[in-house]
Amino acid sequence: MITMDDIIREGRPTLRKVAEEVTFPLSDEDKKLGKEMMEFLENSQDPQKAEELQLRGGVGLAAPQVDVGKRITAVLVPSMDPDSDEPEFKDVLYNPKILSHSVQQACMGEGEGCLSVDRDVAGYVVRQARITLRYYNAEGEKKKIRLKNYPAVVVQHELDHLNGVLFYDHINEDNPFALNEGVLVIE
Ligand SMILES: O=C(O)C[C@@H](Cc1ccccc1)[C@H](O)SCc1ccccc1
Ligand code: NI
Repeated sequence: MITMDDIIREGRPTLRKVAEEVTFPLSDEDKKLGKEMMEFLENSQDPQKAEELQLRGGVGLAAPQVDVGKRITAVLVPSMDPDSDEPEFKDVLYNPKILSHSVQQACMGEGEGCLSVDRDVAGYVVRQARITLRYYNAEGEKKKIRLKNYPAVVVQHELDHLNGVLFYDHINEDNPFALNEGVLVIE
């Protein structure tokens, strides 16, 4: 089971490397890793388990964050509707790729954090507002989906991890809260 001890922090080289594509059919190892990464997210979003296991809440986790240089990421974005049990987006993505995106950009009004960054870095992380994503799921099925708003931000944060990019790389150093015209601020 993955815990915070398994999550490497900034300074570790794997976080700054471009991860390798996985091959199909998926090895048992790659399938097991995907399952464990999703289990981590589920545990981290369960108040009792998160407390027991001392987990930071997470809506995404990429393989490089557990020191595995492979293009695998788990995403679990809970529904914004507190009465709904259905997540807004949940899947383990193998070899994910953004095929196209909107001209419009977006950022989280509260900025971003990262399980591999043990400090607050303030500032807007400007990303694509809408994306068309292609990936393979654990069964090797090719998926092509469109995402917008928070799920789109989370997936772009995770895909950055597969390319050795951390969220604060996107923050404008001179003015962390500078925003161009038309950037959608997601609250
Ligand atoms: O480090 C990671 O990749 C997981 C991040 C993903 C993320 C953070 C901010 C914006 C988009 C994606 C963690 O989920 S950070 C902790 C967190 C938990 C719940 C909501 C927002 C951030
Ligand atoms: Ni992160």
